[in-house]
Amino acid sequence: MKEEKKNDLATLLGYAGSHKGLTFLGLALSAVSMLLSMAPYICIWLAARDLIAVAPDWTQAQNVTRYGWLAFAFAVGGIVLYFVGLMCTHLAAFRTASNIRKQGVAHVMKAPLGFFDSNASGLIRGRLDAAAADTETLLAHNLADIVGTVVLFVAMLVLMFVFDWRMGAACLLAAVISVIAMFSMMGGKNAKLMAEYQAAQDRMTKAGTEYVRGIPVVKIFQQTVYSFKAFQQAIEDYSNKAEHYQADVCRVPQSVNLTFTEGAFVFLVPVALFLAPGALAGGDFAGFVTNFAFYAVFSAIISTALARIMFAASGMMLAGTALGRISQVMDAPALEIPGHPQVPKGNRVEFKDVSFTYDGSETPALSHVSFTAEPGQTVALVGPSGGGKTTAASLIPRFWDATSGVVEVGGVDVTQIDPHVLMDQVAFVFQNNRLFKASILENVRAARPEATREQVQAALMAAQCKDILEKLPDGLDTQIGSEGTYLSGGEQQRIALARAILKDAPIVVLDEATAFADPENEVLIQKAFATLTKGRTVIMIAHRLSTVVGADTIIVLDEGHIVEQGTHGELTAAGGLYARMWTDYNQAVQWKISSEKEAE
Ligand SMILES: Nc1ncnc2c1ncn2[C@@H]1O[C@H](COP(=O)(O)OP(=O)(O)OP(=O)(O)O)[C@@H](O)[C@H]1O
Repeated sequence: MKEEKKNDLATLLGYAGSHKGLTFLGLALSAVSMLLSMAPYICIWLAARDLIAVAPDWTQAQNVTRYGWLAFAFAVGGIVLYFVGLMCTHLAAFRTASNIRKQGVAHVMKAPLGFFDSNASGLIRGRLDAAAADTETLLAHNLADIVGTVVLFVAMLVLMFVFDWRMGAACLLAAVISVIAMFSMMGGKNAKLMAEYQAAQDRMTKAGTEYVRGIPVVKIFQQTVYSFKAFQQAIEDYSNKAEHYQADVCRVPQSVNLTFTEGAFVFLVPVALFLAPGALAGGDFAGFVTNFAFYAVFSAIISTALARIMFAASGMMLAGTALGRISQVMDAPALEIPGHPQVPKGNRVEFKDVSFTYDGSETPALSHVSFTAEPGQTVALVGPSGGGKTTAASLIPRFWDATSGVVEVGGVDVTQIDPHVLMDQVAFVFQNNRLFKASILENVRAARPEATREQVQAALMAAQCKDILEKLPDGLDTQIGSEGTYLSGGEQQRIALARAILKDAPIVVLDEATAFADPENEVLIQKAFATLTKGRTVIMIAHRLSTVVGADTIIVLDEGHIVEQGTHGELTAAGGLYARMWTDYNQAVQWKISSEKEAE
């Protein structure tokens, strides 16, 4: 366990780079400042010794003022060093947090695009932000406090036994009882109760979130009372657990803990009374009284030290949490970059016995898939939902890499092509193509940064976006997502198509789904598709069979296998799965037309 913590910390410090030394300097200064903060107690002891030695003629005590100034100087020196130390740890912590962000982003940039399907960019950013914030708190504050606490604790133990070990032991006894009482609340059968109490707290938080999330549904279905019930139950369960834990578990130990933390001197007085006769007989009663004065004052520091230990323990847990978050980002798979990239010759796309299984899945999404799209040809992927169409299309721009077999572009294995070259060669339009919160111009130009305004305009026209530009207040320069400028799903898809048209790549991979387009948009999208695919090699995921009739080859995928392939005519004649799908499709279209007529 200890070893693990050490490694966590070492790993985190690894991100500090050249600022690592600054962290250590800050920690050292914090340790020295703790030692300095102890020195005033010794000065008090020295002053008390001088005063008692000359009592009752106090004016004879000549060094008392000096000790007073010394105590002041040590206290101020301690505070100054502490602040300088904190400055060092803060500087190092900011750099470390910024390095974590930079390295995290740099690593994520190397991840295959498919990684972002299962890890939304907001989630990745959230993890990086939280890890950086945790690290910042840990390195800037907690670590300095932990080091300071260790030094404070050791120095406290030494000082406790230096002047009179019996009175020191009396002070320590109170501290030990206080710590035992504190741990008794967390250990044994109480640990189970504490876990239950924390679980109830989590349930309450979740129920609260669910309740707030579900408000729209609740309003639609008029179920206010019913939905609130779960949340209310979670609150009641939590409050019962909290009450039980506080009343039955914490009351006694917490009272003991507080009593002995704040009253560390409770054993000191009886011990001093017990020792007084001996000291009197021994002849050094003045020394005895001086020591008593020291321990009476010094016992105040014990509660500070104990409180610090508790905070230090919770601070250490941060290291583990921060590291866990960082590794969630850093464990993202990296896309392998070929050492000696090959240049694709032509625009042929070929799958050679390709199989693919998603991480964590047992059944392959694609099994031994082979097909070819000759330059300029259109290959349509059709089949039942979950058949593997999207997966197959995703392997071409390397969203993922095939588990076995080879995907070739221009006769070269895609994993052997420089990713930038591959991206230049392939344009893809998937259903979830996102638009940025930027102007339409910038959104389209993302495909080709050097494109002129006129070229962007032409691409938008080719993608049938004329009506969109006309209705937007600033035309091409309208910011999407700002001041109520929102585009419908179909409109967004047309902008994404303009982007692909501007890219002018010889190979196009596209998902023709027009699920969220109204009939008007749909006609325009089909026209944009036609422009985009003209004269290019096209791999198209087709959901509506009417669009694949003219395809050069239709690949029918079912449960990851190619069950049939051929032209529309060949497949309908074969009477297999495709023929059945075609019959079903026509019946659905007929049904739709007749129901629309009836409605008229
Ligand atoms: N990111 C993922 N992680 C794990 N399994 C996945 C992932 N994406 C898809 N799958 C699984 O892989 C199989 C093929 O899915 P795929 O999306 O390629 O099918 P599809 O033919 O495109 O389906 P649809 O027509 O519904 O879009 C399915 O069983 C699906 O559950």
